[in-house]
Amino acid sequence: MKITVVGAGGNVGSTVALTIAQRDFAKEVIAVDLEIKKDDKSFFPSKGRALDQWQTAPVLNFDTRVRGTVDYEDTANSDICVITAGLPRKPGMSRDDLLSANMNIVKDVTEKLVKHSPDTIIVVVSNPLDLMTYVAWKASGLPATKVMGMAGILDTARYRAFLAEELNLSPKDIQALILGGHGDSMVPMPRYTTVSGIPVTHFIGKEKLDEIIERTKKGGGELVGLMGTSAWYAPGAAAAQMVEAIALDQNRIFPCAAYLDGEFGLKDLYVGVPVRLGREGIKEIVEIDLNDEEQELLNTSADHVRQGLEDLKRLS
Ligand SMILES: NC(=O)C1=CN([C@@H]2O[C@H](COP(=O)(O)OP(=O)(O)OC[C@H]3O[C@@H](n4cnc5c(N)ncnc54)[C@H](O)[C@@H]3O)[C@@H](O)[C@H]2O)C=CC1
Ligand SMILES: O=C([O-])CC(=O)C(=O)O
Repeated sequence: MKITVVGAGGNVGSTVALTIAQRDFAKEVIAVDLEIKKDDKSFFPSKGRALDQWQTAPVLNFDTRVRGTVDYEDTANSDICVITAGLPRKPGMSRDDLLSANMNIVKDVTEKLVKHSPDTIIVVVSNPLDLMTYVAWKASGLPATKVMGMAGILDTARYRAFLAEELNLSPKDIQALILGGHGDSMVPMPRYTTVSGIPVTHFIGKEKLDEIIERTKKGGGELVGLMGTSAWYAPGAAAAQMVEAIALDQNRIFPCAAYLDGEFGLKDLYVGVPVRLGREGIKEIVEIDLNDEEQELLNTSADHVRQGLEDLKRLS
């Protein structure tokens, strides 16, 4: 199993690469980034971080070989490619503000990846997530089932972590679902939130749950405010979890940005929905029942993504 991570000289990409290596299910991880020229010197962050990561193997006990490169020929015949290349937001920015900068990067990177790995599966992380996944799908020429975006695992992880803290329960026991675009209009689903099978509403009142839902929706922004750039540990771990589910054909159900062609009443856009992930990519979109309020919130979130697609088409 060969896995490529592009943007691996940066925060999220290097975390994805290291998490995959530590899980020890892949033969090799190819870490790609740009050559950076500064003060007449050349730096190779992907090579440096990969070398540092590989040197953790004897301590952390894994065999996955991590190799850094700036050359896409080294990525040839990758089974799975993760795209984290692009700018992160700074305080005061929305994810959508990254559109014009990142759309060309994601398109360019995708074309280079697919040239050397024509049958690969692509997991997009770059923001704005739902739009960048659409860009990668179009640029790749791959079936939509083989191109997907990571956001829902991260958003539900934040929601689950906030609930675990509030309820003084193990985060392992909290299961949850978030639908919609990866933005402030995402749709956490209290009706599909449980603690070891028990509805979360058994443990928490409406007011406190609503507070946690609001914090979750703005979870990315909270971290940008604290750090001056966006998060990477949880995003990196979440993307690695998708890669593992695909690589090991685990048939796990996760919320991921998937291409919808009528499911949930939505068409021709990528948005977060529950999917079954395995070796062929998205094996199934799990079309759960939504009540009127949930469907309305999902439609509003999808409208936001659709507006972004209009902007994308205008800028292309
Ligand atoms: N989907 C999600 O839930 C999340 C998405 N993100 C997004 O992930 C992206 C990366 O974030 P960070 O790692 O924090 O940023 P970063 O700045 O630390 O790393 C980005 C890397 O991409 C590289 N890069 C830029 N253009 C490239 C190109 N053409 N080819 C190869 N590499 C290129 C840069 O050299 C840099 O090393 C951002 O767009 C951010 O908004 C971040 C967290 C969560
Ligand atoms: O907030 C950001 O810009 C990065 C991101 O998508 C997240 O951490 O959820």
